Amino acid sequence: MATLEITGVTTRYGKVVGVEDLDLSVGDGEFFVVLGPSGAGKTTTLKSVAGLVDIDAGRVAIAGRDLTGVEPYHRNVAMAFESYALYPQKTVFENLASPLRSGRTGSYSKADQERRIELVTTTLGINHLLQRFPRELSNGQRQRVALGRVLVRPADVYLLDEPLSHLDAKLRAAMRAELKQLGEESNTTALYVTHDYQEALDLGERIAVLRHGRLVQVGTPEQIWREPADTFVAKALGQPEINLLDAVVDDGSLVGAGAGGAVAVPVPAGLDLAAGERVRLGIRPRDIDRAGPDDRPAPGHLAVRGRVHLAERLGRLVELAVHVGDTELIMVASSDHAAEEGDLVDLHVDLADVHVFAAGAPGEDTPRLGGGVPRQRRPAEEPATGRAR
Ligand SMILES: Nc1ncnc2c1ncn2[C@@H]1O[C@H](COP(=O)(O)OP(=O)(O)OP(=O)(O)O)[C@@H](O)[C@H]1O
Repeated sequence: MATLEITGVTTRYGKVVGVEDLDLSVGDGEFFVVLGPSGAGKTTTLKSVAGLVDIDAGRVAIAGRDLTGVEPYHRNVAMAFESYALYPQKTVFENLASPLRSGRTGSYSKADQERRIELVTTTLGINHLLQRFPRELSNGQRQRVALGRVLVRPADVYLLDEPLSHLDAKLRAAMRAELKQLGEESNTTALYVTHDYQEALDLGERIAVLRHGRLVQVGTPEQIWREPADTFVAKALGQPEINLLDAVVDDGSLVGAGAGGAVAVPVPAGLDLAAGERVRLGIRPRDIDRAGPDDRPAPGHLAVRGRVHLAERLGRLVELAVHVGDTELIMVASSDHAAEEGDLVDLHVDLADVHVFAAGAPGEDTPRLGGGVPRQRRPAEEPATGRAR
């Protein structure tokens, strides 16, 4: 295992930018996730480390060794792509053993080979398939065997490109837990690419968010979730997307949702905003609770009233679109708290879950100004004066 340093890396394909001026520093044994939408530069980041593309500027170093000019074969990285090749004429066991027999990373006794294969196949839940041929496997099993082929070989850094993409939701969740355990047990340095925010939050010790080839934010899952650098990161995390409401500073409050000010929250501590200044409030759908008609909001909570105009059932949950003032809030409720279209509903939100971003045009991403930080971490407790109208 080893550290990985990516410093000022720019990789272009002709005129198209893959990644630009990218800086990432991955610790020894760290499980580091790269998150971003399609085309953000995730795969290019991995290929730049593996030496599979020529970088135009910057440098990559593993364990302090500058890899400029080092052939992929000599970088001691193991890379797993979304689509994998297995030897069709070899059994699963032989497929897994072949990377250990190539001599590329030293020689392994038969007992060593078996021990490594046992560890990886148990983790990936494929040890009952060892004597089968690839043609006798499902796509998901094949993907797990191919991932096993990568993980079985000792490497300084593992580069994993959406390795769970072909698995169904249940297996993905199970595999995430197993991969996490494998990472923790074997102290693996891994750069793991995904466009799935849930996977990133579950797996990453830290997460880097990319957009258009540029780094937007690096942080722990907690930091990225609580203090997203801008509305792009906030929208990338969470499904349905975070609600964004225009608001204006008025007498120590951020007032939004129309002339009546149906949503009004105290300016979060530490935020210096002038009266009349425009901002955007961010409230995640899952942070909005449906309250009973007689429930008073708990201290430090915002209360708003609105009318349901759409209710869509999603299994045990219901997604509600609620008109509040002149705006719409999307929320997710359990079916027990579901409401019908046309119902008047009372909603409570912990003020600690209200994010504040700079104002911007519709569709424009703007930076975070404050908010979204749990009360115990805030410098001073602000008064709980969310207004209900
Ligand atoms: N071989 C190539 N030739 C030309 N342009 C490329 C090539 N590979 C990638 N690109 C471009 O580089 C940019 C980054 O692509 P990259 O594959 O790194 O994104 P990604 O985040 O991995 O996307 P996805 O999630 O769709 O795999 C995109 O604009 C893409 O079109």
